Amino acid sequence: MGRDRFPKQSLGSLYSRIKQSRVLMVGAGGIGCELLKNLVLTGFGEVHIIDLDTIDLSNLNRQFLFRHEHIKKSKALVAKETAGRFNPNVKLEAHHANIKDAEFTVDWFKGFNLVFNALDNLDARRHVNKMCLAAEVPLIESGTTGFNGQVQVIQRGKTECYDCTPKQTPKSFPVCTIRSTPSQPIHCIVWAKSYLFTEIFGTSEDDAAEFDHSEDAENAKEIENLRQESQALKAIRDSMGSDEFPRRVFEKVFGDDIKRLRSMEDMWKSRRPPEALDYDRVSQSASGIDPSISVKDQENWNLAENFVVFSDSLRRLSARLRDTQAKVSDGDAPPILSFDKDDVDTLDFVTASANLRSFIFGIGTKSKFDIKQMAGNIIPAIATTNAMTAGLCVLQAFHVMRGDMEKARMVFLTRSTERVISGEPLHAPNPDCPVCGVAQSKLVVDPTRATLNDLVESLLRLELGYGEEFSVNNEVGILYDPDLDDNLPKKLSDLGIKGDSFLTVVDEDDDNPRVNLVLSISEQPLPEDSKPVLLPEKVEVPRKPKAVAPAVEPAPPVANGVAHAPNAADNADLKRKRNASDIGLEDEQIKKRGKVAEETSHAVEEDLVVVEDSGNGAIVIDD
Ligand SMILES: Nc1ncnc2c1ncn2[C@@H]1O[C@H](COP(=O)(O)OP(=O)(O)OP(=O)(O)O)[C@@H](O)[C@H]1O
Ligand SMILES: [Zn+2]
Repeated sequence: MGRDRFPKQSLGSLYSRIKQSRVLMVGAGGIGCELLKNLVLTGFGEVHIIDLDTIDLSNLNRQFLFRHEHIKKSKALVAKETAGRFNPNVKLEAHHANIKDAEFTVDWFKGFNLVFNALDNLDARRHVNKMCLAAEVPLIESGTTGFNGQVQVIQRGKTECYDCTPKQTPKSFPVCTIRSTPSQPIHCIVWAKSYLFTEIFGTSEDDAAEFDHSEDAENAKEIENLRQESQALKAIRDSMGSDEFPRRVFEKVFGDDIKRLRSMEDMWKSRRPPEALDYDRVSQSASGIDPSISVKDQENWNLAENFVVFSDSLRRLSARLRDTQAKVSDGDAPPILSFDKDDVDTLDFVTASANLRSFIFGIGTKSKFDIKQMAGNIIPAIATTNAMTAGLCVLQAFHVMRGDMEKARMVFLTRSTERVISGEPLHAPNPDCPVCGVAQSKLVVDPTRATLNDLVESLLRLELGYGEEFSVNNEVGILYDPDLDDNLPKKLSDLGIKGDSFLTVVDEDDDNPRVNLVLSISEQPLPEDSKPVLLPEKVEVPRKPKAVAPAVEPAPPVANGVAHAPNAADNADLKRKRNASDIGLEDEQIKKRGKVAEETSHAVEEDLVVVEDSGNGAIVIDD
């Protein structure tokens, strides 16, 4: 029986189109493995797989294309190898790379009929969204968190794009709650991970992304005290490796700092005051306890046990940092350690430190297992949710391949007793979206000749009819506006504008301005007798709609890029699942004053304010 028989029977004429199609799958993790299997078995002609990561032991429970012997190998390459055997008629191509790498240009995206996102972070999702809009390739976006999943079909000009609705970002905490007045285990965990750990083994407190500095001004005096405390801790850090080091750290953070806090009587009028710990007393009670207690990760350790794990993990980490320091050569940045939920030493340290602080503030302690989930901000990934979501991606892909966008849906997967899968029609693009509510065009520039003046005067003013008031921006900031003409004589290449850079032209005319124009740059030598910048196709830049656009629905909270199903009340516990790279990428943005700068080609839109999630999920914060 032919391999094609059943897909042919169920898909009819669509099958030959699928067989001839070339698709891209970004991310070969939980959803990606399931999706690749579906794409290959359905018979998509050519599938490109891209993933930057290697296989980890913790992936094996659900990423079924990978086996133990594949650990540390490229996800993209192994996924290709394994899935290739399911259907030899499909051509597979693997890229072990970051989708944001410069080689994956708009033209490269144009080579696909369809793109699937199977990613785990906003940054990469936004990038693919932008590239697919520029390349005019339809995108099937997907994400899961625990039992919840979502699939969104995105097509330029026809549907909302990924950035048409603002996305919620990870939680940050007021500094004073974490440093002075914790009331929940999570506050102590964040203190241990983002303050104590980073002060001793990493960079300074100011760099911790989980701190929200927006209330600092109201607590200026306490903030100053806290700064001095951090400075004093830095001085202790210099004695790392000495026998006295654990005692000095302990006495400082669990003794002296607590006594100072307690002396601020106003702070404790309506709260239980903290009780400092005495090093000698606690260490005496801990004599005879073996540090191997730390393997009991489901138990709540008592004070003495936490003390033992604290001292032992501090010793292990100090030795590790000093070893690394000994290996660095002059001129290298000083080495640091970073918290990683899967790194036992760092997890032991954070668990014990958080629990010791919980004893001080009379807060319940947590097991190492629980703290791993909380500090890693983890919601367990569920293989079945990934599998169902990947199936829904392919069903939506069929509508897109048929050109039947009327039938395409935004699909939600929820743990509901009524309907597990629900869908809603796709929304029209948000006219105010900073990413897709714009005109887009390619701009060919001759890198040896093109200046900013060529773009501003001969192309924008003369050819497209822009008036006096407009600005030209790149991702870094403003390159030109009527008050900033210094850059006009400079070559675009000297201004850092290269192939696949994006420029945004913002019309600032008071009267009937145009929508923003996003230009994606393509470098190529042009004949001497032609202009050094040109638009390969005619561009219409429509005027902004006059009436205020219909109010956008409130921002759907996002979990791992998944918005809530509008009808799923019990869905309120969605939380973002983050991995280390994810935290790095997004927290960079949160650092900006507790706000999130929109990651778009449009550099001048206002920042989005972080909406705080008050769900009842893995981490509950009451503010
Ligand atoms: N910029 C990027 N370019 C290419 N691949 C990416 C990029 N960002 C993330 N990915 C990949 O997307 C995949 C997402 O899969 P998934 O959500 O299952 O995460 P995971 O890292 O495999 O598992 P977990 O986070 O649960 O430990 C990962 O394999 C990750 O490497
Ligand atoms: Zn949009």
